[in-house]
Amino acid sequence: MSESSLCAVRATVLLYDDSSKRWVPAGSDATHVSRVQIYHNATTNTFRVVGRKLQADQQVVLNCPIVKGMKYNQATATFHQWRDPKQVWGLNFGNKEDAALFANSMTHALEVL
Ligand SMILES: CC(=O)N[C@@H](Cc1ccccc1Cl)C(=O)N1CC[C@@H]2C=C[C@H]3CC[C@@H](C(=O)N4CC[C@@H]5C=C[C@H]6CC[C@@H](C(=O)O)N6C(=O)[C@H]54)N3C(=O)[C@H]21
Repeated sequence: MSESSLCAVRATVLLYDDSSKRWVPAGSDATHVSRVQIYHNATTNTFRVVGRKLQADQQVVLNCPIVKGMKYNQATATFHQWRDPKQVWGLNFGNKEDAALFANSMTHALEVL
């Protein structure tokens, strides 16, 4: 399946844990920073967000389709979040520029879906 990457930024991938009412880092261990990308499959015109840990094993900690009509909430200049059927994902960006770059690609995807 041919997919092209629309953007790649560093961010901490978080999940909101309803039971403990806390944001928890996605993936297994403490080091949080991941490379987060938005991939586009031109054949099916679908998009997804993929996050891989930056450290050696490149654990996939986020792999979420971008669904038409999804609400992308820019809670702050460096923290954005969205809901999927099961959970709420949060991205804590290192800086406003990366956040804006990612939001740009996400907004584009949501516009063309
Ligand atoms: C209608 C609806 O679903 N509403 C959602 C949002 C939404 C709207 C529209 C479409 C999709 C979505 Cl997703 C919703 O309200 N949700 C989603 C779950 C989230 C949980 C907690 C409370 C606590 C307060 C707020 C929060 O998270 N906020 C404030 C900025 C703040 C910034 C950084 C992140 C970093 C980790 C944590 C922290 O600082 O320690 N943190 C924060 O603490 C961050 N909030 C939310 O934000 C809550």
